[in-house]
Amino acid sequence: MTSERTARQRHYLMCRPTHFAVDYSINPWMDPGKPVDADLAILQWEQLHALFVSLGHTVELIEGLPGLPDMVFAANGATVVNGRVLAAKFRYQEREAEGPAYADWFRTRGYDVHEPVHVNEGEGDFLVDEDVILAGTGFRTDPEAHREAEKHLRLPVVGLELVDPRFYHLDTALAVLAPGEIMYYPAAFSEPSRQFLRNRYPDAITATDEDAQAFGLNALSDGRNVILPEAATHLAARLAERGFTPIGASLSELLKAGGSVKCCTLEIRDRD
Ligand SMILES: CN(C)C(=N)NCCC[C@H](N)C(=O)O
Repeated sequence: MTSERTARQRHYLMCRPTHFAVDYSINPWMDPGKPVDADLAILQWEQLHALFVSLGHTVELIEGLPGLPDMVFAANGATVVNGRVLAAKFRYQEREAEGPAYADWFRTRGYDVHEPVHVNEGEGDFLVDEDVILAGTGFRTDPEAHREAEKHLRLPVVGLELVDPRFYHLDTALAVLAPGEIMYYPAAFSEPSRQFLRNRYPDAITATDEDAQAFGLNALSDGRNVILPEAATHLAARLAERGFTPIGASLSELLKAGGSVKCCTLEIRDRD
């Protein structure tokens, strides 16, 4: 079964957590009173980076800026489809300066960057499934940003409503595994969104509460290898049954800010 799955080499952008800390709280996972091991955060991130490289992916780096402890979560920095970049515009003032920092990185490298009018937190809420963008709303990204993404990124956008504050970004509740194949946590979505997902993806893997709580859906697939938090053991077993190769990663320190594997990784989809 495994041999039927084909990995496609990806182009990723990551940000070393040099300035990582949990100094404020903008999601239920963040408790500034709880200790964070900053050195361990860097080590765990370096292991994730090394893993991507060992799998043959191209990983570029953006320099983290002092005063922006969440900048390590590169997935929030933009959305890139076919060489077009929709810059991010953050919901909270604490992360506001990250939007221009990521936009400048792309502009400097010659990408066509669209400055957004509405709040969107990049790939935190925009997940590309081949020819459609699944777009979250409810906590961070404005529904109006979905239309903006459709226009600039030139793909149809389907809105999905998130209802559980623990799963405040779409990529904490759903992961695209391969074209037309996803895994998700139904309880994170409103009933109409659940119905949409059931209809469009009848064979999807659904996550247990335990897996979702372990951030198991904050996973990254290259079509064959699926990197996910190591504590999401049920999901790993389901993935293996479907012929994927699950690879567990430990990102305990970044989880204290409400992020994991996918959050650390922005996919750069270059022009076809
Ligand atoms: C799925 N992605 C990208 C994320 N969930 N990102 C993590 C963001 C964490 C940050 N403290 C925040 O609350 O914005």
